[in-house]
Amino acid sequence: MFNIPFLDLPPLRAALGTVTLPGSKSISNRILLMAALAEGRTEIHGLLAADDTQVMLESLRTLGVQWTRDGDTVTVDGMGGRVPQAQADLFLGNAGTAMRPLAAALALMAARYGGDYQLRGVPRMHERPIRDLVDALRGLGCQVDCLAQAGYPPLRLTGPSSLHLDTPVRVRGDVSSQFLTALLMALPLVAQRDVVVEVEGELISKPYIDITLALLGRFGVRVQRDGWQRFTIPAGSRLQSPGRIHVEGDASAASYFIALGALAALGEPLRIEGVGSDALQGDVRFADAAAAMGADIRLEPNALLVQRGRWPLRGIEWDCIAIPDAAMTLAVMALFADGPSKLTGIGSWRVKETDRIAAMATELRKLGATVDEGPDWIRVEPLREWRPASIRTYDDHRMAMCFSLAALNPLGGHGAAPVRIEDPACVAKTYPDYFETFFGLVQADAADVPVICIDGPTASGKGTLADELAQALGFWVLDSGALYRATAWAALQAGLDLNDEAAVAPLAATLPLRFAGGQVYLGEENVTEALRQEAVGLGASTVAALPAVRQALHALQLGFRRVPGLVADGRDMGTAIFPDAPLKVFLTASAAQRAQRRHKQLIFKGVSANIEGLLADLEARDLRDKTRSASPLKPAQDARLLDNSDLTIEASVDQVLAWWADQRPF
Ligand SMILES: Nc1ncnc2c1ncn2[C@@H]1O[C@H](COP(=O)(O)OP(=O)(O)O)[C@@H](O)[C@H]1O
Ligand SMILES: Nc1ccn([C@H]2C[C@H](O)[C@@H](COP(=O)(O)OP(=O)(O)O)O2)c(=O)n1
Repeated sequence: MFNIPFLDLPPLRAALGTVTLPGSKSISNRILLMAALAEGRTEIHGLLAADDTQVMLESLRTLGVQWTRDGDTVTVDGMGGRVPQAQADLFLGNAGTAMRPLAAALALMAARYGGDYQLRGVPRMHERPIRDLVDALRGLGCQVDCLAQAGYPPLRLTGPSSLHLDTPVRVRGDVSSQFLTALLMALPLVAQRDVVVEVEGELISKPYIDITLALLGRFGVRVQRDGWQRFTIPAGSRLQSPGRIHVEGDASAASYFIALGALAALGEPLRIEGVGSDALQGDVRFADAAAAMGADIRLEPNALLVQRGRWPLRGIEWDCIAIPDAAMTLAVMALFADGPSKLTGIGSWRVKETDRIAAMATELRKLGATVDEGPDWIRVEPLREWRPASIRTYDDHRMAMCFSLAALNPLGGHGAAPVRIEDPACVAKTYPDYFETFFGLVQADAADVPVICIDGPTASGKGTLADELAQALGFWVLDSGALYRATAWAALQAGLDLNDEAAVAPLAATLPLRFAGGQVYLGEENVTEALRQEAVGLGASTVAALPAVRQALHALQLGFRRVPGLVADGRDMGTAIFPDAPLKVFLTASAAQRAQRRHKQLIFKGVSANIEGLLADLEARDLRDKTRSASPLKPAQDARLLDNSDLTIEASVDQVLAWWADQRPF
């Protein structure tokens, strides 16, 4: 996950590949709660691993429910209708799918068996209304206190108290369907007699109720439904574990990839696995809206294949009442259309993680779009002249994910503008690996992918600086020295003369080199430590003087220039490999300082060394690197010089980040 202040996406031009969706958030949390309330043990496969499910799992543990995790399988021992802990204080972050159903279940259990539970969350959670659920629970006879403001969390649920199950429970359906879901999941706990729930007002997000009913069915509870107004939980209903259950892929998350396919899968379709024609989730209906805009979509039972159909996309007017979450993606797709698009039925956006209508309008305008909004609609004009924009995400995962699509702007007219996503880690709510997955599918012109070059002599701190910069910006790193070191090491292993160009170059051309998890592998062998030896560094300097070796490693290095960007560390990054890099730094420090740093580094690793010897080696290496004829070590003409003899690592990093910030258009 990119846990950094912002992530810059370069302009993107195409998409290709297969994505396996993470488990659905709504299904994961429903199943977790039902499994916890039920009798018996439930093995849940494909559970989403993200903030909102973590919040639910931790709450269940606090309540005394036992569970174990093995990869994406979680096994829950059901409590069989009664919470082990009679008292608990639960922190539920910003997870609506945990707050509402837990409130209902714990309120009923406190009423029936006695108890004292407090439910709280982040400040935004305390601004999300829950009055309709509170009213319904009080109507049932539960004791519910709103601890701060009436109608909002935090809540305190106490008991015992007597429940009135003989009259229908009334709940409003026009603010959030999660209130009805919460009641439907909790009421089987007290269904000694038929319990009837009546919905007041037009029920929104009906497909989510379908999911709830289908999952209750899997747990042995058959709710009778009369239209969307009246639901009966039959007397004697009890939640019973189905044994094993599989969480389907997240259909709302699928929307980003459906859009990506529609915009940028040019030759063959993007394959999206985890949802398809068999899906329970209403958000798969997003595919209809995308198809209406011109996407070419094929459905398999558990997969979607999407590629560009009509182009530009068609502007649409669409009632999004059934696809509230995925609909946000349509607002960004609308930028690529041939006419305006109007999305209606999105009043619920106003009470989500943030006021999504206001947030969407504000951020689309930053890109240059003309946007109108009303209480429950938004109208977006297509965009011809794209502006680079820094997109605020309002602690809302969906804002971050859908605005990643704006980076495809070269496809939509006069674009090729980078897009900055602020606080990209907000995707952790439902899709921690979203950006990694996205980057694995998209393609950019190499010239559009930014590279920061860090060249300089040995032990000047290039590797350290490169790693820190890459970390701060979410970029890849190329340690080009490792390629020369690996060549030297392989040549030494093979008993070759390091000056034998004809023998060493073919070795460089076919190096089975692999970087993974901060380690370097040659074939199956982990050579990370071996390559760091001083003798190998000297050998690297020798083979690096051979033009045929440099030539052999050229293409390999270019291959590291991948979305979202690269920090390249070496001797000739700015002069020979990435001459068009937008920022080149030539890093130096006095020879005495560098010898001391290397000495410290070696002593720290437990390798004995003496400073005079290191200084002599380092000066000899510098001389050879500077005076060779092939790509000698020297600053590129447009390089910034940074002498860090008297700078801390932090100060060097800050300096380069400041130079980088100056270059960016945001
Ligand atoms: N600005 C700095 N001030 C002090 N020590 C530094 C600085 N930059 C790097 N170092 C230290 O110097 C040593 C060599 O740095 P390294 O990044 O391996 O250099 P290079 O990649 O240029 O050979 C490391 O132990 C590192 O922590
Ligand atoms: N881009 C590069 C990177 C390294 N080299 C050569 C020259 C260096 O002395 C060796 C070893 O490089 P490396 O960056 O690993 O060495 P230091 O960490 O700076 O000691 O490889 C090069 O010629 N071109």
